[in-house]
This record gives sequence, structure tokens and C-alpha cells, in this order.
Amino acid sequence: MTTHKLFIDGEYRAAQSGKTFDKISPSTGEKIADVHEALAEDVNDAVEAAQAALKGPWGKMPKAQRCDLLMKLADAIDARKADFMEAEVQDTGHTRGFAEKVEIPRGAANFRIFAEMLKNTGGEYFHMDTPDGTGAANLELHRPKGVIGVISPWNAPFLLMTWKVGPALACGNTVVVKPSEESPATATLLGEVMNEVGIPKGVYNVIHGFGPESAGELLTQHPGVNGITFTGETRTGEAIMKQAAVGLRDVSFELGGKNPAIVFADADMDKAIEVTMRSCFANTGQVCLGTERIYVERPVFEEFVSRLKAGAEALIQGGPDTDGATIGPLISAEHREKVLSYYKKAADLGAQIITGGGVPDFPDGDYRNGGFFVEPTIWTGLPEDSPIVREEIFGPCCHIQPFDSEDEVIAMATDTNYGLSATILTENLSRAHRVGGQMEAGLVWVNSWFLRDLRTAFGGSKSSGIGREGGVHSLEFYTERTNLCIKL
Ligand SMILES: NC(=O)c1ccc[n+]([C@@H]2O[C@H](COP(=O)([O-])OP(=O)(O)OC[C@H]3O[C@@H](n4cnc5c(N)ncnc54)[C@H](O)[C@@H]3O)[C@@H](O)[C@H]2O)c1
Ligand SMILES: O=C/C=C/C=C(\O)C(=O)O
Repeated sequence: MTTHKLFIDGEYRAAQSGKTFDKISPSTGEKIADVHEALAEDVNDAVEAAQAALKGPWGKMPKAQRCDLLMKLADAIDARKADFMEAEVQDTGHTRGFAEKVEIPRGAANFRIFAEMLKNTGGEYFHMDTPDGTGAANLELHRPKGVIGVISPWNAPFLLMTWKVGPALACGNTVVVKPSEESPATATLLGEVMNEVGIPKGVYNVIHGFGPESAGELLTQHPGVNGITFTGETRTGEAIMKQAAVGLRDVSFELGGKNPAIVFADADMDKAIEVTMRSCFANTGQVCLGTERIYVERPVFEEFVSRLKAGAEALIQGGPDTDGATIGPLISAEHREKVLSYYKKAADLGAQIITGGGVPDFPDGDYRNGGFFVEPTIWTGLPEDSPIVREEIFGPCCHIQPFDSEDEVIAMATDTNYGLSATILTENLSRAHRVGGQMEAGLVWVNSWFLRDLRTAFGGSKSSGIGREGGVHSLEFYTERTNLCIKL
């Protein structure tokens, strides 16, 4: 049985309380690991190690050397790709394709892009006239913020955790990471690689545990943490913001979504189906950027619904060890309960169930009966104020609504508390520009989905987040700025 210890000050340590919790496989329902749970004394040690590292070799290291080390780290992640993949797919039940093509390479890229960017980014300079004629020079200096608390979710654990740790370290900070209790493996493994390439001890620390009254809450309440970056549910964001208010610590939040896709009648239908199949069903619908509301212009509504149904029904369910599986299980029994409660609600509210709607019927003795599988599901026929259309379900499901005009679909697509992403399928670029600009979302894709240039600003508006990260935008959160005004 695997054991995941804490990683503090460059070494793997057991929780001082001796407490552990079980990690369950989403694919089989069986226990796959014991995880050490960090309580107050371990969290303190991790924060103190991170504070000490700021004053040690890491804090004194020239920026170019720090960035070179992070480039080496990215190479080392690539070299250990198979190990990271294995750890990730066993924890999450993801298909190997998703882990291999998206998640693990993005983990390495998340260090590379910010190391390169930091090396090549300066600050503002303003010359200023003064009454005595000699002038003054204003120089923008960047300092690390300090110890960054990173709280990350389970849906793309390595990608989302490194998306925070990459810029935090490139900017010279140290981190204490609290990965989701559902996905402890890759964050733990990264400690080994940090040591291997010579990142000084205390720069990267990992504590395991839960949110409330456990490692998550203890970390975000800790006065030694200077900033908190969080990806997860909107409600958790609200709790963390309250915790961060004590001591006025800065936050950066990437939260939930209820993202629309709009399919215009002039769309290339093959492309529209390919994009929507991914945005609805990739990672079993457990993607914050995923589509759960689709609006289709009436002349192509029937065709779109029947082709998406065919696509959903052709998906092959299985865990990472099933050859040819194209869709995995949900992360946990608890999350499956949540998704199935929406499946039931949709039926109770009179939705037309185009496909799915329940738990798949596997043969007796099939290992998948123990896993947390649900059927890919498509509904039509519900009003826009239905909870199925308004609330984030985070499963492999979508509701499809017909529309007749651009104004009508913009009103429907934006009538939501969320504002993370939107997808527009059209061959008319003027329309894409016009409609895209009105989406009230942080990211809008036209004829694609999850196409990510890491230099661009990433984040959501309304209940989908606070702040933007990516490229130079990450400096806003991960550095403190000093304006040095020199009288000449
Ligand atoms: N906007 C984005 O970029 C983005 C990306 C991925 C996921 N998400 C969102 O994440 C959610 C799925 O992830 P999840 O279920 O792991 O989210 P979650 O909010 O339940 O948990 C996320 C993390 O927060 C911790 N946590 C929970 N309560 C806490 C507390 N009171 N104090 C400190 N830490 C606490 C958890 O232990 C976990 O590590 C979805 O809502 C999804 O949309 C958003
Ligand atoms: O599940 C959410 C995926 C989010 C993706 C990113 O944060 C990213 O691509 O940087």
C-alpha cells in the first residue's frame, strides 16, 4: 500500500499526530493509499520552513539562477513523465490520454513559461520633471510576496497545482501546498524532483488533509502565510476569503463555472461536435472550463442534438488500465452522489433525457461496478431558470436549448452568476467578435475549447474568481511592487 507523507523542509515526514486517512481509487472503489493528515504542528513547521527558505539560499539567489533551476525542474518533470502519469491516473481515474497529452506536459510547461517570462520581464520607468529642473527617476521594483499558501482541487491536480507553484517560485516566493484530499500523489512526488534538481529545502512544502478544521483551514488562517492562491468551488472561496481577511492577506481565486457554448447555424458542424464533445465530456465533465449549457440555433438544433447523442453514446467507460477507454469515473462516491442528485432532479423537473441519466449497467463481476461511473447525459426541454441550467454540476452532462436570435442567446448565455468561459461555434468572424465581447466571461473560445496560451490572462469574473493569472499578469499577485523615486 502506498503511503503519502508530508513534504516539509526538503524531507518526507509523518504527521506528528500519527493521523492518516484513506485514498480511494475512483475506478475500483478500493483503497489505494494511506495519506498523512497535517494538523496545526505540521502546518506550523511547513510555514516556518517556507519562511526560513526566504531568508536562506533561495532568497539570496540571483533571478537568472533561480529561473535556470526552474527550467531544470521542468526538464526533470518531463524525464519522470511516466511516474507522474501513473500517480495522477491512479488518484483521479483519468484516461491516460488526458494525463499524457494535457496534464503532465502542462505541469512542466507551468514552470518553463514563468521561468522564461521572469527572466525577460522588467518594470516601469518614468522620468519626472521637478521645479528645480534636475528631475527624478521612478523605478518599479519587484519583490516576492513571501510565503504563498496554495490550495488546489482534484480535477486536474498536477496541472492546477503547478499553475500556481510555477509563477510563485519564479517570482522568488516559497510555497506551502495543500493539494486536495482526493489527489495527494503528484504533489507529493514533486518533492522528490525538487530535491533531485537542487531546489533549496523549504522552498516547496506539501501538507495533506481536508479543508475545514484540517490542513486547508489551518494553512489559510496561518499568520505566516502572506498570500493565498486557491482553485476550487465558489463556496470554498468564500470561506477562504474570510480566513484571509484576518491579517489582510491577498487572495487569487479561480472558482466554478456554468459555461455556455453557442452553436450558430453557420457553424462547421463537424467542428462543433468535436469541440463540444471535448468541452462536455473531457475528464468526465470535471473541468471548470467545461460546457454544461449549450445553445443551438434552431435550424440546426435537431441535427446537433442527434450527433452529440451519437458521440456521447460512443464513449467507452473505463479506468486508466482499460485499453481504449475514452471516459473515466467521477472522482469519489460523494461527488457521484452530487451528480446523480442532479440527474434525478432533471428527470423530476420533466427534462427530456436524450441519453444517459443514470449509472451504467456493467456486467456482473466487472471491476467498474466498484468505481464511481455515471452515464454521459444530455437533456433538453428545461426552462432557463431550472437548477440544471443554473448550477455547476461538474459531471459529464449538458442541457441543450434552441435559440432564434443573437440578442436572445446573448441574454440567455450571460444570465448566470458565473463568468469563467464561453465557447462560440460560427464561421462568421464578425459575429464571433461581436458576441464574444458580450460574454461577461474571462475566456471565450471561438471554434475551439481549452486552447491555452500561458502568456494570456486566465481567470473568471462574477462568482468564477478574483484576479487573473498567466504571463505577466501573474506578477500582480506573486510580487510586491516598490516604486523607487530617485531625485536626480
Ligand atoms: N476556475 C478555475 O480555474 C478552476 C479550475 C479547476 C477547478 N475549479 C473548480 O473547483 C471545483 C472542484 O474542485 P474541488 O471539489 O476540489 O473544490 P473544493 O473547493 O471542494 O476544494 C478545493 C480545495 O480546497 C480545500 N478546502 C476546502 N475547504 C477549505 C477551507 N475552508 N479552507 C481551506 N481549504 C479548504 C480542499 O481540501 C481542496 O484542497 C469546481 O467548482 C470547479 O469549477 C475551478
Ligand atoms: O479544470 C480546470 C482547468 C483549468 C485550467 C487551467 O487553470 C489552465 O489551463 O491554466
